[in-house]
Amino acid sequence: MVSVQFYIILNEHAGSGRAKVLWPEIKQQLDDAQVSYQLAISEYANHAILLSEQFAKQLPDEPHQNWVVLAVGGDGTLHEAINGLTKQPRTYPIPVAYLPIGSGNDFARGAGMALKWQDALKQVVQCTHATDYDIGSYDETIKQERGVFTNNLGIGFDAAIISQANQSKAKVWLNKHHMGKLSYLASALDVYYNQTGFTLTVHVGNQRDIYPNAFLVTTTNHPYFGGGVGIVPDATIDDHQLHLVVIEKPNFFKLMWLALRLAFKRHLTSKAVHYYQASSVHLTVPAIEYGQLDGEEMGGRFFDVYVGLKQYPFWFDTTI
Ligand SMILES: Nc1ncnc2c1ncn2[C@@H]1O[C@H](COP(=O)(O)OP(=O)(O)OP(=O)(O)O)[C@@H](O)[C@H]1O
Repeated sequence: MVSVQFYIILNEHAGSGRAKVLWPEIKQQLDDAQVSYQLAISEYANHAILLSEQFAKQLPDEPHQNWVVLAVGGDGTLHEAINGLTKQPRTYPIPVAYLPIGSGNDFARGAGMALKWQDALKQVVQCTHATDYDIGSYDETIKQERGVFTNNLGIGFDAAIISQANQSKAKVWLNKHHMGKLSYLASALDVYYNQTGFTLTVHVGNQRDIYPNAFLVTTTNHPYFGGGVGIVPDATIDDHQLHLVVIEKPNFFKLMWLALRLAFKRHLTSKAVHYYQASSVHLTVPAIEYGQLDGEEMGGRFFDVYVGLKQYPFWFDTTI
């Protein structure tokens, strides 16, 4: 059995504070299993990027390191941890693990990890080898921002919903009472009425498609966004493909029809839905639209973004 040590990055705010409540139990399980670890607490939004970056900087870039960075929180915490880890390229990247105790936990769903944290913890601590999985990479040339994502990069509807829900005080209350999805539903209706279609250009290989009335533009690495919504049901984190879904603004009845088809995983064949599979895509949006990365807000902005694929070592075993 390989003996690894974990550098744990804990976001006590994940799951609207659920992570803080659960931590003593998680710690107990780690101690019972005699797991060796060092704990770092995320003190503010984006702190986990700095923590993992600093951790990587002080660890020599040599083979046979036995450290794993374990993000304890939601998709946002994993997003920050892996972005810190990938800031400086390494010959021997430090594997990343994840304990899903956020609100959406889409990466855990997409990767086939257990959603019950006790089981997910076993999948991490009993894992004996790192496995390379796909992650997305992006290079946004207007604001000159680049990084990686484990789940998706979205422009338009999904991103506007996240932004709206994050501003809503009701979200915290609903999350606490395990009804977080309701806050997204309320925001979705609000955004639907307020968001107009926008112009999008998609470049894939030699193909160039222009959509004058784009509404939802999501590039995803696995099926899920928005806390378990299966936007590309057949995507997997080891298919070496990016999956791009473009939906043109539907009227209200069409929206309801699409939602129904989505529930039955039949939406990708709808006329209003355009689906691409590729190893890289280039998207341009010459209007101010919201963006989201793994459920984190990118803000309102123009987009000229190159999206690609990379591989990164993960430390969990879904067969456990
Ligand atoms: N100390 C902190 N204070 C306030 N916010 C923090 C702190 N540490 C991290 N954050 C922020 O908390 C936010 C939510 O984290 P995260 O996404 O992990 O949980 P979640 O939103 O509940 O889960 P999910 O993304 O899976 O729905 C992130 O945007 C992160 O930047």
